[in-house]
Amino acid sequence: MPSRISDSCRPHHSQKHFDLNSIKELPESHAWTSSNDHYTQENSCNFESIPVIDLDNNNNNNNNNILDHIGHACKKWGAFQIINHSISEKLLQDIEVAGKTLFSLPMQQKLKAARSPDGVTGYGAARISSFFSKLMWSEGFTIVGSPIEHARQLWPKDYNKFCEVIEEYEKEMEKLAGRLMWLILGSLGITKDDVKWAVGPKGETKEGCAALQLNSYPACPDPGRAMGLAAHTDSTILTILHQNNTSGLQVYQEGNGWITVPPIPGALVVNIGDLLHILSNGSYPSVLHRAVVNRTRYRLSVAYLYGPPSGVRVSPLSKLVDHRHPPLYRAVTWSEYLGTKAKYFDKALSSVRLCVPLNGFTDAKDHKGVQVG
Ligand SMILES: C=C1C[C@]23C[C@@]1(O)CC[C@H]2[C@@]12CCC[C@@](C)(C(=O)O1)[C@H]2[C@@H]3C(=O)O
Ligand SMILES: O=C(O)CCC(=O)C(=O)O
Ligand SMILES: [Fe+2]
Repeated sequence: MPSRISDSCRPHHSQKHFDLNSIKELPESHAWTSSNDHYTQENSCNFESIPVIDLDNNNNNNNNNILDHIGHACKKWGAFQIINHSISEKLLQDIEVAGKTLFSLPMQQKLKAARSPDGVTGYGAARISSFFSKLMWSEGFTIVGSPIEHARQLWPKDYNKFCEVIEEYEKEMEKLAGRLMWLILGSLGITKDDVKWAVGPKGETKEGCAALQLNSYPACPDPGRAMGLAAHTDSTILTILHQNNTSGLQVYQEGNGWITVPPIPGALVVNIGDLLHILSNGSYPSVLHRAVVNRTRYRLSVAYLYGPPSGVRVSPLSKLVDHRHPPLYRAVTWSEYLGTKAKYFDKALSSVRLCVPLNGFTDAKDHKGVQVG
């Protein structure tokens, strides 16, 4: 698969590797308080969560109905769950087993596949850790394309099963991500004719670039003071997330605060990323989200981070731009934007913004009152 995601990430501050599974008391290094990193753990009491959308046309009156649902979800929440998405339960189970098998290896073994300081793939702490003074209660493993090199380091004799599952998952997710991208763009009145870079000579959707992120959140002795994965937006067009049966993902909604996304067996979560924010000229803002942890339960999530093909410069779609709606962002490739994100983190989107309106309007992304870095 064509996957050139540049190695443009900011190097990590050096960090001891904690075996989170064996820690009985939250270390100071992992204790988040309101005085560092503007941390807020309080949840609002919400009865509403992100919409659940059935992708099976037969269960909806017509395709327009799905487009309306999707459009509403993207505008109001920046995220939604999908059911009847065509990813088999077996594959979802297999990827969970593959993730659990990986993270339950001894630390020494996992470190054989450690992500290099300026690299993208492999085992390590969340990449955004360098923006925070406290450490997160999680471990991650990033895969781009074939996982074989790292899998060989982890299981020298027995890496095939892991690779097969990952590759099957990537293949199925690629198809689903393309379909979702067209549905989301369709809800804005955009067709294949409007996005030349996404369409091949036979009218097929061009393969995008993607990364697969496995996230592991061990049970935590003091979850109220810990953070699984700090608040961020994804630098993607969209992200498809599978979470095991333990809740932890929360999305931020202006006026309502942090809203938990409850795991629904078999459902997948779709998040709008920064590149769709740019493509839609701000109509579909990327969603601020985070993962909190749990005292008794282990949590695993698998994020498929989907972006445009390598080298494509993404900018606000011309159909969404006119004299009353000038382009708000300059053109960027995914690799360039990832570099910007690695440097500016939550200010990345503003840093590629073209015109700042006279009324001092801030980016939807600046999420007034929620500081993330
Ligand atoms: C393609 C990518 C998006 C990502 C950086 C990466 O190179 C691979 C990991 C991705 C991830 C997953 C967890 C949250 C996130 C912000 C991070 O630190 O690593 C995202 C990155 C992103 O979307 O910017
Ligand atoms: O674990 C989760 O629910 C969130 C993961 C996430 O946001 C990511 O991998 O980008
Ligand atoms: Fe994310």
